[in-house]
Amino acid sequence: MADPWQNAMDHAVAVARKAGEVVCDALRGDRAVMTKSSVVDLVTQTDQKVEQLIIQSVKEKFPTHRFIGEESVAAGEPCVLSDSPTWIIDPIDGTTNFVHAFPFVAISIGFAINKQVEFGVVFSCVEDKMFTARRGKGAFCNGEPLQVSRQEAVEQAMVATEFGSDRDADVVDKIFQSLRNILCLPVHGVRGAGSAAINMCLVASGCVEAYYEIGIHVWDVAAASLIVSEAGGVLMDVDGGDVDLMSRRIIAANSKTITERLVKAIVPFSLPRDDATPPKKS
Ligand SMILES: O=P(O)(O)O[C@H]1[C@H](O)[C@@H](O)[C@H](O)[C@H](O)[C@@H]1O
Ligand SMILES: [Mg+2]
Ligand SMILES: [Mg+2]
Repeated sequence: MADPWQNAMDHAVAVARKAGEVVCDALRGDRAVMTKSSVVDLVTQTDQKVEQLIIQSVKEKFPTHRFIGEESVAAGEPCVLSDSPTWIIDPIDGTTNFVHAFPFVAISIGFAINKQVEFGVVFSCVEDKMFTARRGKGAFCNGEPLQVSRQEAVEQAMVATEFGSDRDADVVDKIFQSLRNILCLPVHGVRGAGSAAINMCLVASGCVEAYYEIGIHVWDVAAASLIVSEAGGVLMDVDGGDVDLMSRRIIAANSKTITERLVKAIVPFSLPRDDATPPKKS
């Protein structure tokens, strides 16, 4: 049977590529920085412009579909995942990298129906890597199939994580405690690309065994969550429970064995859920 969402996925790939051109052009020019929830939570006009470009182009083709976009939510739109077809957009995942021209930035577009991600597209535009996954049909990078690493010994694993944009001393202490516990397992190394979506695509590609972070948002991880699971990976909450894309916490790994070792090492804490904040606009 023909895939009813092939058209939508093709559109997501095309618009992600177009958005990537805008981001790469902007990387060569001036990037005026503004702040959102804190002085280290950055946003630029390019984030806003790219999100509008994606939403407008999807609306023209799929006028009844809904959206959760990082910059729209920052502007007061609701962050609600209903059963309706919903596009979950991060126009630039890795804005801090973008501001510093650190060359790992991605356009992330997930598409969910009945609260389940049906396809995911992550375009790492400086690397020119287009990661895609369709539920039940595998994950790919530039058309080549992806497979997570088969390494099950945590002592021989590479783990990715980020420090996030919360500078509250108690939060930073917990982040460092987790990092210390993981380094002392020991693991081969800890890395961070500066983009949740790219870190998760590194898991899907078999370059790192796991990625975890507390503080991410649904738009950071929706698309890449499917890319990881379609590449054979595992998604879990940092406390070992089921992953919940609105909970701001995730482990994405190659195996249950490594995930469970990390669960024991991570100091979990909770943040307000993405779907808990009432919209500023009616
Ligand atoms: O705000 P953008 O879209 O750049 O996304 C976030 C990253 O993806 C996180 O992993 C990372 O830790 C940061 O929180 C960063 O803000
Ligand atoms: Mg992001
Ligand atoms: Mg972003």
